[in-house]
Amino acid sequence: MKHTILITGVGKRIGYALAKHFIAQGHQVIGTFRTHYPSIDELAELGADLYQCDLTLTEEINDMLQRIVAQYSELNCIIHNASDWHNDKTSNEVSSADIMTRMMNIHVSAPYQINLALAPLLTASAKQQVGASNIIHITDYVAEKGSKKHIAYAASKAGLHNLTLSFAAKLAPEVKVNSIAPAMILFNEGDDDDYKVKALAKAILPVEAGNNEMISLVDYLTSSHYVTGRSYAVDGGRQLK
Ligand SMILES: NC(=O)C1=CN([C@@H]2O[C@H](COP(=O)(O)OP(=O)(O)OC[C@H]3O[C@@H](n4cnc5c(N)ncnc54)[C@H](OP(=O)(O)O)[C@@H]3O)[C@@H](O)[C@H]2O)C=CC1
Ligand SMILES: Nc1nc2c(c(=O)[nH]1)N=C([C@H](O)[C@@H](O)CO)CN2
Repeated sequence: MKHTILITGVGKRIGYALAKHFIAQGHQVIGTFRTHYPSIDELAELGADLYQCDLTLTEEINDMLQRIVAQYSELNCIIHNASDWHNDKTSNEVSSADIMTRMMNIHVSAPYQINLALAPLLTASAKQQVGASNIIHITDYVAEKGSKKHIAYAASKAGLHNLTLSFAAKLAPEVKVNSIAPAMILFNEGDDDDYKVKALAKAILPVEAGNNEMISLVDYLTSSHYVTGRSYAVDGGRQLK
């Protein structure tokens, strides 16, 4: 059955890999992006419906949501992937308050607004299909552990998981809501060897997991009929180190 799936942050890396995966499976992908990379044109060519939206700006979120609600009569899944991995370093231009506001806006406020606006579509679609609709919040291992260098980021990801608990209770049984809490999935360009050695050493499975770890878990959660309100760690056993 062809599903309609909204993914935030499809321009690169995990969001882009998820979009390509679902397009290849024959589903309709709705993707949000901030920066217009060549990948956006590629996804459009493949049939994705793309919305440029800075998820820290309420007016852009509202405009995108109005367009989606006007255009779509069904929605089967939302994956909140978009994220800004901001550290706590302040500057003359950026205060600690600015950092916390930015982290909460993209990781908590935007998913909150999107879920509330699109919940009726998810719920109605569940009644037309076998199984529930799904929301997946991509959080982070540090949501449960904290982080010395990304305090605001970690707190916002903890808030994002709390949305999982609230929306799972609110939207059941038509909509399942779960978190995925990754750790070392993909290095960033510019990560030097010293950083990579230290990052890998944090887990008892010292590997860069790769996009397929995320794709496989998303496929499991969206095919489940009995999992909701939970967080699934993809972290190489970091908690045992
Ligand atoms: N990569 C990893 O090892 C880990 C990833 N995660 C989580 O997995 C998810 C995907 O990770 P990854 O692919 O590495 O993420 P990236 O940081 O590489 O990309 C995140 C995406 O979010 C978009 N984005 C950032 N800020 C905004 C904004 N204000 N408005 C709209 N879009 C925005 C980016 O757009 P743009 O290109 O314009 O910046 C980008 O497309 C994230 O939620 C992340 O926190 C958690 C732990 C580990
Ligand atoms: N939005 C992002 N969040 C995170 C990223 C990233 O690249 N973008 N990367 C990490 C690290 O891989 C970290 O998990 C290594 O320990 C965390 N979050």
